[in-house]
This record gives sequence, C-alpha cells and structure tokens, in this order.
Amino acid sequence: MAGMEAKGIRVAIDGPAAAGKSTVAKIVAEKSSFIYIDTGAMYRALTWKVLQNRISPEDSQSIVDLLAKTDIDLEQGKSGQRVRVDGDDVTEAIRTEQVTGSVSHIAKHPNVREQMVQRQRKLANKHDIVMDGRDIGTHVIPNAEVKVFLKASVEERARRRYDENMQKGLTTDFETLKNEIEERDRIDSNRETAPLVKADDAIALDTTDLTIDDVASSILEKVNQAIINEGGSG
Ligand SMILES: Nc1ncnc2c1ncn2[C@@H]1O[C@H](COP(=O)(O)OP(=O)(O)OP(=O)(O)O)[C@@H](O)[C@H]1O
Ligand SMILES: Nc1ccn([C@@H]2O[C@H](COP(=O)(O)O)[C@@H](O)[C@H]2O)c(=O)n1
Repeated sequence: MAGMEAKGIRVAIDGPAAAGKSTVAKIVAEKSSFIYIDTGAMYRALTWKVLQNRISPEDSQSIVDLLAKTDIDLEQGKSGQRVRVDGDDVTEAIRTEQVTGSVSHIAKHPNVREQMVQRQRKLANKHDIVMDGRDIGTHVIPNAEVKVFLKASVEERARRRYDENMQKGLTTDFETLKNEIEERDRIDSNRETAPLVKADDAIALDTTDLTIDDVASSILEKVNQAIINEGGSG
C-alpha cells in the first residue's frame, strides 16, 4: 500500500472448506486497505505442480524438494487475486477437481507445512494483512490481533458451493460436493501437524444463517477495535 503506514494488524481467518473464509477475507481486506493472503491457494499451487510433475501425493521428500525450488506468488490484480507458479498464471488451474481432490493429501506432510508456514510468516510480517486458511490462528500467526473461526453446517456449505458452480455454468452433483467437502475436512482435521481446529482465543462465527455482509461487518468491527487498541487512527 504505497503511502500508507502499516498499523501492525494481522487478521487470521480459519475454518473448514467452503465456510466463506476467502469471500469475507477479501471484503475485510479491501475495506481496511490490508493485503489479503489466501494460504489455501499456496497449497493448491504446490499441488498443481506436484501433479504436473507426476509425483505421488504420498512422496513427501520429493514434494518438499520440489517446493524448495518453486516460486509461488499471490498478486493482487484489479479483477482479484492472481496466483503464479514460477511465473505461470495458474489462478484457474488450481481450482480443478483434480487439485481439490489431492491438496489435503499433500498439505498433511509436516515438512511441507514447515516450508509453507515460513513463507506465510514472511508475508505476514511485511504489511497489515488478512490471511485465511486452516492453521493461521493456531500456528502461522498465533499472536494475530484478530482471530476468527468461521463455520457453517456441511449442508449449507455444499449448497453455497453448488450455487457458486451453477453461476459459473458448472453442473455438479450436490451429494458429490458434500462428500468432497466432508472428506477434505476429515483429512485436514485429523492430520498430525497443525490440524484444522479453532484457536482457543479465536472468535467462532457460525455463518449458516448469516449473510456475507453480516459476517464481514462483524469481523470489521473487531478489526476497528484492534486498530484502536494498537493506537492507530483507523
Ligand atoms: N454467509 C454467506 N452466505 C451465503 N453465501 C456465502 C456466505 N459466505 C460465503 N458464501 C458463498 O459460499 C461459497 C464458498 O465461500 P468461500 O469460497 O469464501 O469459502 P472458503 O471458506 O474460502 O472455501 P475454501 O476453504 O474451500 O476455499 C462462495 O460462493 C461464497 O460466495
Ligand atoms: N492454512 C492452510 C490452508 C489450506 N490448507 C490446505 O489446502 C487445502 C485447500 O484450501 P482452500 O482454502 O483453498 O480450500 C485445504 O483443504 C487444506 O488441505 C492447509 O492445510 N492449511
């Protein structure tokens, strides 16, 4: 943010798949003039490259070696965030069913997470940020000024994803979507390293019956309070 002084505020938003994290994180970041960092996109970018290189998702050493020589860049474009791997734009490629079906198997490896967390902490140190993921409030930035854990019933999350796909012209089976969401949550919640879990000091928001605006407003209130607490002007 050229010309803007950082206030030293980090906003961590965690939660299960399709809970609305990235949607509200983008709104909160835009309204606060903070940088948005989608850590799921980083794991997806790595997964895309692992699949391109035909490496098994279980081969953690080859994956970590690959990650070490891979540049993952999240760029804030005018029409949203663009994701680049070694300079190639993979923004759409990382959202395929194949990547979605493999990403949790790759993200579960402790040595892969260690490298990703290092990169994420570097990004978090540079600016005021809103970062979303699964372990932001518990591991990546445990001392974040604002910590939120978003949840919603699995039926509602699958319905939202279904509607989103329909709007994109993609016809998907509701039960298949729901199973995919449940399976990803199961792997993410049961891995040994940094599993998906609410941080003790995170505010839990059940968004099942809330609008996007309700959720964003609620988080923005906490951000404004944090700015006041940090002695910023808002
Ligand atoms: N409170 C809400 N009410 C209705 N729809 C919502 C709400 N929050 C998010 N959505 C919609 O739900 C869908 C999933 O939201 P989003 O992609 O933000 O979830 P996510 O938690 O980032 O998912 P993932 O972890 O899988 O990337 C989107 O289509 C979004 O517009
Ligand atoms: N901090 C994080 C963020 C994501 N993951 C893994 O990536 C998958 C994709 O994330 P999306 O937010 O894009 O859906 C997710 O299911 C996790 O396996 C993670 O481990 N930690």
